[in-house]
Amino acid sequence: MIEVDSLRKEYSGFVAVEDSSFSVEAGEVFGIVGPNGAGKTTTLKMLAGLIEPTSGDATVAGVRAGETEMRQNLGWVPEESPLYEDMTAHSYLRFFADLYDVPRDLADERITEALDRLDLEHRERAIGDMSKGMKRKVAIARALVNDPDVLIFDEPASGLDPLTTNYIIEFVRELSEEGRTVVFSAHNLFHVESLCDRLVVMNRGEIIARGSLDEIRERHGTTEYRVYTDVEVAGSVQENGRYRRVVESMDAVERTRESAQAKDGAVVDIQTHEPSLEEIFLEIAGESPQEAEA
Ligand SMILES: Nc1ncnc2c1ncn2[C@@H]1O[C@H](COP(=O)(O)OP(=O)(O)OP(=O)(O)O)[C@@H](O)[C@H]1O
Repeated sequence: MIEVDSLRKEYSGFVAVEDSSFSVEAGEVFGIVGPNGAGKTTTLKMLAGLIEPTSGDATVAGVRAGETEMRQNLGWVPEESPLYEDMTAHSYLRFFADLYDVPRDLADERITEALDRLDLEHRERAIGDMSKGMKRKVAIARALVNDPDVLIFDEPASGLDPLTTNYIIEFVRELSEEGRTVVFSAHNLFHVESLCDRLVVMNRGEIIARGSLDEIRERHGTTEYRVYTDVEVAGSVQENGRYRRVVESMDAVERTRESAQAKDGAVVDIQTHEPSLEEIFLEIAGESPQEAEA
């Protein structure tokens, strides 16, 4: 559905995005993850056709980013949406539906459905008097007035309270379950773990890891085994009346068992610790892009 080929963006000599390539399948939720300044927004804006790449290509359903046909099929939710503060949500959304030539009856139907699903309260208020979470919901409803197949969200949950965040994350999941393709950026990795099928990790303009969460874990994360014994073995520390040794392979678990048995002891518990995306990210962010992608 989306093909990104060697995208690069330079601002007066500063390279914000370098040689970025990835593809997103139809119906997939795809995450772009990385710290502040990694190049996530720049990438999404090039995908949405809002800024021109310095070089490289992005296509959505075979149409080059930025072309009218592609915009008709795209919903874009920026991190900070400048909304018309004096309008009510309904009149604002109707205004956007008109821009997309959506017939009035259909527009009203879509707007009411989107605002109902997003559970927007006080929708008769002027947008300027709404809370940040309510404004974000209006911005999301705006991205849906043209009933697009592809939705791009820049930091959909940034700056929102946990309840509204959960609501919006669940809503994004529903949009994908309806068959829409969703690309979103995040620096809060918790949302990524719970939401996306595949992702790229960016740092300083470059992609440093890619794949499903499991693939990234397998490639970059190390499963830890916490082996508890009732006697002290080499490398163990005492913890609540027993001994804990942390190892990284089943062979080492076996060796710990043998060491315990040699002292007439036994393994009393084994716990597995899978690294979180956050832990993996911190590890690979310290490597060079070539090392991390290898
Ligand atoms: N219009 C611009 N002119 C000059 N530099 C820019 C411009 N837009 C972005 N940059 C720079 O490009 C780099 C990437 O910015 P970008 O906004 O894409 O990062 P990001 O990953 O989205 O970060 P954040 O999470 O903070 O939004 C940053 O160093 C930023 O300062």
